[in-house]
Amino acid sequence: MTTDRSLGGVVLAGGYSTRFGEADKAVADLAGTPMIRRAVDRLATVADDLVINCREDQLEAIRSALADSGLEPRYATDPVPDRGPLAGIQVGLEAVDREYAAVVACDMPFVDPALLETLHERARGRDGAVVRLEDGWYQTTQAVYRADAMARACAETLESDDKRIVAALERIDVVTVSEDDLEGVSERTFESIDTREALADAERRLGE
Ligand SMILES: Nc1nc2c(ncn2[C@@H]2O[C@H](COP(=O)(O)OP(=O)(O)OP(=O)(O)O)[C@@H](O)[C@H]2O)c(=O)[nH]1
Ligand SMILES: [Mg+2]
Repeated sequence: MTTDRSLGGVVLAGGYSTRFGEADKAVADLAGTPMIRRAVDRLATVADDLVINCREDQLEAIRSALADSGLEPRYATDPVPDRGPLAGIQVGLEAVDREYAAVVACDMPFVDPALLETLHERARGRDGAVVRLEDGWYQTTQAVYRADAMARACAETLESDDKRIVAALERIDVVTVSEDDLEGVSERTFESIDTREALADAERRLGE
């Protein structure tokens, strides 16, 4: 039995990594460890029900990237591929067996578990907690949501004319957390590795 306050986790990996070239960035090696493995390992320190969202054709490579991790995530594959991150969030959250879940993109290997704990705390009694950056951008792929409410909002948004992720946020009672409010959280938490150059840069800095 787990308590109500335990957090689920969703790792989004169903994208086509087009900016990354011919390979899937989810399983790309970053200093000896696949990117998704880094994100999952960090998420596992604060979440106890882990779901990986990806496409059927990624399963084998992702399973092998997570082999011997001691973790046994469940897999929720997209019934229709290429419907965007919002569809991935929906599929992942529908599979989660917890009231709240942290959602993290597979290309965010430096995600700070302390941020996810803070967001989980802020989300209490609400439908989620999302960081809003100074430029107005919402960090929707490193956020905590009430699983059923956000899954429903994603489904409704995908059926509507305005399919932006922020349109899904507008459908739920989400707490917005400002960047200034993130004292003690790693500055690299939101770094996403979209290109080969970004991967090389991250690898260089890990070696420093
Ligand atoms: N399930 C699902 N997830 C997606 C989809 N598109 C993006 N994602 C995920 O959402 C997160 C953020 O997306 P992006 O950084 O744009 O990743 P991407 O789309 O694979 O890469 P680009 O093709 O370079 O944009 C990543 O974790 C992706 O795996 C999609 O169509 N379906
Ligand atoms: Mg994309």
